Amino acid sequence: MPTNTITIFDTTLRDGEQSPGASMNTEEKIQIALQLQKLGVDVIEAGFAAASPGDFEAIHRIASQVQHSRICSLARAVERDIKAAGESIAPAPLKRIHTFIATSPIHMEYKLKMSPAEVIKRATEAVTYAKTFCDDIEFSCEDAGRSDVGFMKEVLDAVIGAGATTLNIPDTVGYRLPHEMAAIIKELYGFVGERAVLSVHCHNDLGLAVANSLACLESGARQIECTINGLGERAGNAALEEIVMAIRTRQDIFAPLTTNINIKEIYPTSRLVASITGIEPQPNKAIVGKNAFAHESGIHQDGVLKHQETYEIINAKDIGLEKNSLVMGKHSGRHAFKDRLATLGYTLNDTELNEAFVLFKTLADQKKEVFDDDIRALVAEEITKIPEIFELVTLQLSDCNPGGVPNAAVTIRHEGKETTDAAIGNGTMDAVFKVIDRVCGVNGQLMDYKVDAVTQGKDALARVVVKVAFDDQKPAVMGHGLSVDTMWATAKAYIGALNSYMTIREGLRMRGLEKKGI
Ligand SMILES: CC(=O)SCCNC(=O)CCNC(=O)[C@H](O)C(C)(C)COP(=O)(O)OP(=O)(O)OC[C@H]1O[C@@H](n2cnc3c(N)ncnc32)[C@H](O)[C@@H]1OP(=O)(O)O
Ligand SMILES: CC(C)C(=O)C(=O)O
Repeated sequence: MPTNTITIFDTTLRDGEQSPGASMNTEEKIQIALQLQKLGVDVIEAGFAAASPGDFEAIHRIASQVQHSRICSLARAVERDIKAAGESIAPAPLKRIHTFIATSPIHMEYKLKMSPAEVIKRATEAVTYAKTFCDDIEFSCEDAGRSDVGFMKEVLDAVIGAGATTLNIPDTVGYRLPHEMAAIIKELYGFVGERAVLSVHCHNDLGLAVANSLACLESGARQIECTINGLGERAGNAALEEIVMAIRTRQDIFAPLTTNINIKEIYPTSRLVASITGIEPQPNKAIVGKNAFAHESGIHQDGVLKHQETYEIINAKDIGLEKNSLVMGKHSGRHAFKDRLATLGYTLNDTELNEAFVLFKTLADQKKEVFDDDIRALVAEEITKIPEIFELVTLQLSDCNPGGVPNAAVTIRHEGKETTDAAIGNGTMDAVFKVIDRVCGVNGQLMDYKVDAVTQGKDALARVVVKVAFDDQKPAVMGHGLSVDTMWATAKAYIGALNSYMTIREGLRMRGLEKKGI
């Protein structure tokens, strides 16, 4: 019976680095290798030593610093490559040489220009030579996915005889489907038995790398080759985080199989690799994508708040994320909104909550995501709300081109009646203030104007604060407006100031102070 612990062979630093644009310098590779060790990876393929002096140096330095993971270097079935690989891993306490040659008809005929017999000979010689550097030798039948299984048996038999300890079956071009990969491994396991460990290395050209790798476990594969974030040549390799979490989450299927991975280090490792390579996982990438533990829709948010497992099969904390997230957006509902308000330290009564929720939904219709600072601003607006004596209904602006005549048209509601008018001004803002003055029958003098963005992004909320002296009255009053549209926020702020002024004037009138000129 094969072992129950699946060897996790990480090739982020070799196949992962073959992703266009993912080249890493030596210091960065060392940082990643040390993190992979912390993650509990069994084998780290640190590079292809013969590729360049820089690759050799990086592998050598990783081999000197990593103590607990096995360090491996890749080599063609070529003496020069194997020598470089052997020398590069020499300082490692645990080492492996990985040598390969293609076994598919298309690769043998067109690329290698070798007969099948020559390939068997080269493979055997390569493993025999590699054995002079270390005991642990992996051999790969490159393009195994398109190779004849009968021929692979001949090759594998020969390399086992030469001392290969792990036999890797790569689906180099990501061609196979899960049931096909499983059948190939089943047949090879029946042939190889316990003479060597069977490994799979699946590419993602059809988006099946993880599914193909997992399908092979039942057939006897006991090593999976994979990369962090699924990096790798073309569409990438099987993603380590997906393999490991599938095995862990579906123990009902995979038990007693397990891995040595310390899953708490999954997310930190993913972030490190993304920041070093500059290649961010797509937002909806399983396990480590930005949205993997984020819920935006009200029904899901409500479910997760009531019982996390209603919509989550993995706890975000398990993989080293601080927590899942409820993203506030247009699909969010009252439960999530109330929960976020509580987190932000607000306790609103039911009426305030309902009014704030209406503002939130209006804003969410205009913005992709409503951030905490947007919510704070909304609540401030709700709490500091003054009576809407004048209410802005519509605002229309035209001609802000240089040389044009800026004009603004507004509709303002007052005591249930709507009035529409337009005015020109020395600028768009001046036109807005003038038309509001005209409709409301006041004369405002702008003393101060400030605008800032509440949050980042093109659709950020603009917060406008104005200070206006109406009808020559001192002191001036403040007004604020909040909108994704700066001019709407400006008009709201001005009308807010006017409403403040009207409220104060009404208060004075009621107390009989107005006549005394106060
Ligand atoms: C599926 C995989 O991911 S395989 C790994 C891919 N990784 C890399 O290629 C690593 C980076 N590669 C390199 O730096 C270079 O290709 C080197 C240094 C390895 C070789 O460079 P060069 O000697 O200039 O050869 P080049 O890359 O142009 O061509 C490859 C040669 O190796 C031969 N070859 C390819 N694979 C193998 C193999 N496994 N065993 C023996 N020979 C092989 C090819 O047939 C070709 O031989 P030819 O020159 O007689 O036609
Ligand atoms: C060298 C082998 C393992 C490889 O990367 C592949 O076939 O994809």
